[in-house]
Amino acid sequence: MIEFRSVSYAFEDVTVLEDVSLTIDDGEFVLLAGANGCGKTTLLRHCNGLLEPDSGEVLVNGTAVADDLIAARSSVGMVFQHPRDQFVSATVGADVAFGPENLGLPREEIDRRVTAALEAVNMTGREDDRIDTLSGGEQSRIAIAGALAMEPTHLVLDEPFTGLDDPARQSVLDRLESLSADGTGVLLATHDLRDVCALADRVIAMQAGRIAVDGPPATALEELEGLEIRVPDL
Ligand SMILES: Nc1ncnc2c1ncn2[C@@H]1O[C@H](COP(=O)(O)OP(=O)(O)OP(=O)(O)O)[C@@H](O)[C@H]1O
Repeated sequence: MIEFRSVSYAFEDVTVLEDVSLTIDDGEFVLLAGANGCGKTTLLRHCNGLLEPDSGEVLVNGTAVADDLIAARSSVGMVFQHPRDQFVSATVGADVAFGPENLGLPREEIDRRVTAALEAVNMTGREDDRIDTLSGGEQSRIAIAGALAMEPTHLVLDEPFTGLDDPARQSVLDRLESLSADGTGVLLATHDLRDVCALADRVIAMQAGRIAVDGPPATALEELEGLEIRVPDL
């Protein structure tokens, strides 16, 4: 479980998160919506200690992120908006293995995780492919595989559909849906609400650094319209 307890955060004198409290359970698929600049990325970056609250605290599986950064980073897989920014190796296999290697795991366990992570994103057998030869959709899936290889309890994704065409987007969505069904918590920030709403267990919307909407998609969508957040026709 990821838990925010009254988290506030400011970039210098600009308050971006104000008294944010929320929990994301294991296996829950949560869509995070909100207008540009409302604080979504800032919130996500608190989930594994990339940012630390000015006040309040974030807990991952019951432990404060500030008390055990390594546990938080092992438990919460992050996928950023531009997958290219998160690759550290030239080839698929080396990149997906990077996280488990840093955990100091034995080689067989690393290989098992890489194989399982690539299978989960439908990229089995692509270990030797150079990342710079992959399509945008394939790169997104490898970024997700890199996060999955840490066997996280939660996956946190920031606009993972940027630059993807509809089939690639659908493929990423399918993977997220099955991961969530298998017990991985998913927190997904996107402006592209479309069919994500139908998959989500819960929709959270932020406005000016606060949680303005938090509920099941059916009721949350009406409230999003009130916030003038574009709501898809379902
Ligand atoms: N490193 C930074 N230094 C100063 N201000 C920042 C920094 N990063 C973000 N901000 C500001 O914090 C606010 C929230 O930004 P954030 O990226 O969290 O919003 P967002 O909801 O993810 O936006 P978008 O939908 O456009 O990605 C914005 O006003 C932004 O300008």
